Amino acid sequence: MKHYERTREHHTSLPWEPEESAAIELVHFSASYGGRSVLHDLSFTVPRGSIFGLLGTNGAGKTTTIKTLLGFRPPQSGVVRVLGYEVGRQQQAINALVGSVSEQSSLYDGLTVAQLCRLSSQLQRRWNQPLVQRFLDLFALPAHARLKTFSRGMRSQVALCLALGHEPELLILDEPTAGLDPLAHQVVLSTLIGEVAARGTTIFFATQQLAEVEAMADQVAVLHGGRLSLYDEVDQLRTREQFVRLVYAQQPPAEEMAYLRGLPDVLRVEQEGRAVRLRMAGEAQALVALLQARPYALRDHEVVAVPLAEVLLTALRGEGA
Ligand SMILES: Nc1ncnc2c1ncn2[C@@H]1O[C@H](COP(=O)(O)OP(=O)(O)OP(=O)(O)O)[C@@H](O)[C@H]1O
Repeated sequence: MKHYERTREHHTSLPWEPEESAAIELVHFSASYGGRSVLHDLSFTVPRGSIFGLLGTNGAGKTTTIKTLLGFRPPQSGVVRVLGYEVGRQQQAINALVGSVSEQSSLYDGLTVAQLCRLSSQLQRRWNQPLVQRFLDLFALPAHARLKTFSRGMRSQVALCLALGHEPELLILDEPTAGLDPLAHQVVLSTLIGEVAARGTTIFFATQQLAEVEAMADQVAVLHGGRLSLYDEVDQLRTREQFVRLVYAQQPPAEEMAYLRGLPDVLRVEQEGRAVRLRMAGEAQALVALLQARPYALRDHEVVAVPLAEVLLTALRGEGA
């Protein structure tokens, strides 16, 4: 039986039904600094076993969310639960089950990697040194060099190896590939997907990189100005929106353009002479059939899925559909 199942405290008067399958649950969570509100009413769920990307531009609120999950900042309002425990109130239980790499990671410059491993093993309830060594070898990190001789990217790799040492149920990473060269970046991504997630560990990572979400995540939440502008499964997002290119026999009149703009699933309309490009949510065939029955003859049409990167960029701009 897992540790958290043995030690779970039961609450009789929760304001909502906790999701047993959730690794992380945010319910109407808001945060502020000195009275300035920076995260507004966030609600989303990270399923156990998923790789979940939290995407946002500079200052969107990613680190503040992660600080809250790690127990460094209490939520101003709402409830935040990690592996079924409430942050702040049951933080010890959370800390025993979560590994993290964030700006809070305290790395000791004067110590060697081997000394850091010994120290970490004493602080943790359990420690899998062969596993840590395997990851250190994967990153080709020298065990007997002092941390102060390491680059920023190497330090991130050490922090990741140490975070994995106590075999966490959940790994929380704040920009896990920041400062890494393209080769190290690739090793970290393939390690996280191929080794860590494959062991059943839930991975929650904050990033500014679209490509990282595309390569790693199976779920994504996008923050814009401290608000949730998108939250969905990545596979859903790959097919969720379509570009429809219509070529009319003659330039469509203003009346037809107004009709297109008024259609419920149509998100954007651009016209250039006889050609019209629609961006729409959902499946396009029914819409095309509808337009073919209109009095304005269509010469041609083409449907392509809106690329995932474009869907994410739209959400980053706060223009979520
Ligand atoms: N210690 C602090 N005191 C006051 N305001 C803060 C503090 N830390 C962050 N903020 C503000 O909170 C907002 C969210 O910041 P946060 O660091 O969470 O964003 P982020 O998405 O992680 O950004 P980045 O990608 O640039 O690291 C920003 O407006 C920032 O100015």
